Amino acid sequence: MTSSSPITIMKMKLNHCSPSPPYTTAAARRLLPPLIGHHQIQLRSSLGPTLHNSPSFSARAIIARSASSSSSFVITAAMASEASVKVIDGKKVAKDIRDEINAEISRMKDSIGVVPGLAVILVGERKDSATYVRNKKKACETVGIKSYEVCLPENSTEEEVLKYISDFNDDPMVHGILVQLPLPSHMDEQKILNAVCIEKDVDGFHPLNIGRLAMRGRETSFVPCTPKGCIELLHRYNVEIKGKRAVVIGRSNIVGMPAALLLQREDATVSIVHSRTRNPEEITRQADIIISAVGQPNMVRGSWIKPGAVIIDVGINPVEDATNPRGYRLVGDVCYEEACKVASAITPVPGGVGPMTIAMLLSNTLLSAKRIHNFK
Ligand SMILES: Nc1nc2c(c(=O)[nH]1)N[C@@H](CN(C=O)c1ccc(C(=O)N[C@@H](CCC(=O)O)C(=O)O)cc1)CN2
Repeated sequence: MTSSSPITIMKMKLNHCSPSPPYTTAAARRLLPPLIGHHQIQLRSSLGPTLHNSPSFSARAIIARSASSSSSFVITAAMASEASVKVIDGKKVAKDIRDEINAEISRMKDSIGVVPGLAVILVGERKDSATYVRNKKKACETVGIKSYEVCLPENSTEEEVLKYISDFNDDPMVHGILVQLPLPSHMDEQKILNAVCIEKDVDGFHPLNIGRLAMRGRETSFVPCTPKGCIELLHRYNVEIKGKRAVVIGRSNIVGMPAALLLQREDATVSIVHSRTRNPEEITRQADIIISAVGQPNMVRGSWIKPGAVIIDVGINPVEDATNPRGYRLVGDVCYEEACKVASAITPVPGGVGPMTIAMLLSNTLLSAKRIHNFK
């Protein structure tokens, strides 16, 4: 998840996708580091596969120049007026998944008397991390998972964290362990994540779990929650992945890289756009499916999007907003207003991928308890 700290709220005009720095394409190049509502989303469905080039529409075409872009792109009048983008409702899907998990946990408890347990370790005083941990605890309560929480001060040592991990590794009541990221800078993240035993690695961050994801023919163990949530949204909205072109923007270990691996496992043809990619806009425009996870507010403009593409926006970026009681609001990596005019489906921010991250954590914890107790 590309969630910046609210401390680093971007200064941005209220007019959504303002082209002011750092939202220019040049800056972007530097910075790029079961069925819902019976809607079948066909890629390019609302616009038709050849609409973009169709002579019957070209006469009505208007040329719109992206404020951030040097290249022009064509929005047909049909797109502007007729395109009805489907909003992929992550909040609703997450709720459905929690209900399914709740039912499954009741079945397990009734048959073998086991209650899944999740241990969460939080180090430091980051407000956003504390909120995520609190939300994870609440979500556990709603589905019947027992949560164990350890909150350590910022100046804790690696050894203290490792000791808790070791205790949870040995505790039969605990089926899943997660260490909330980011960790304080004095800690070796790799060393700490490697200490979680792979059978309880419900975050899926252990290199052995990532390795399995990358290898053809290997069954995955635990899939990292945010990318798993992205794919789950595509499945539940019946978006076909097989044979489609997908672009993942960002190559982080916790979202971009595993998302690309997952799409590849689903037989998409995958490109990864990153901080050293030349012409990110041109490459992204070829995609039927875009997953963006860079943490740059509104970086992906309408001109980056192929008509009819499906967009999964992982970015959760706070931008200054004096009209909001919090003083900021959250926006994605994708300029929502522009994207809605071109895409066939899109996740909103907030309410898209974010809630799915926690739903997938619950799903992985249930999966772990089932595996450990051989419960089918
Ligand atoms: N150990 C981990 N650390 C982190 C992970 C992770 O998967 N495992 N991901 C992120 C943070 N994260 C969960 O930990 C997370 C981020 C955002 C949301 C969410 O529901 N966001 C809401 C908006 C919330 C708001 O209003 O502030 C949304 O998008 O609708 C859930 C979980 C980094 N660390």
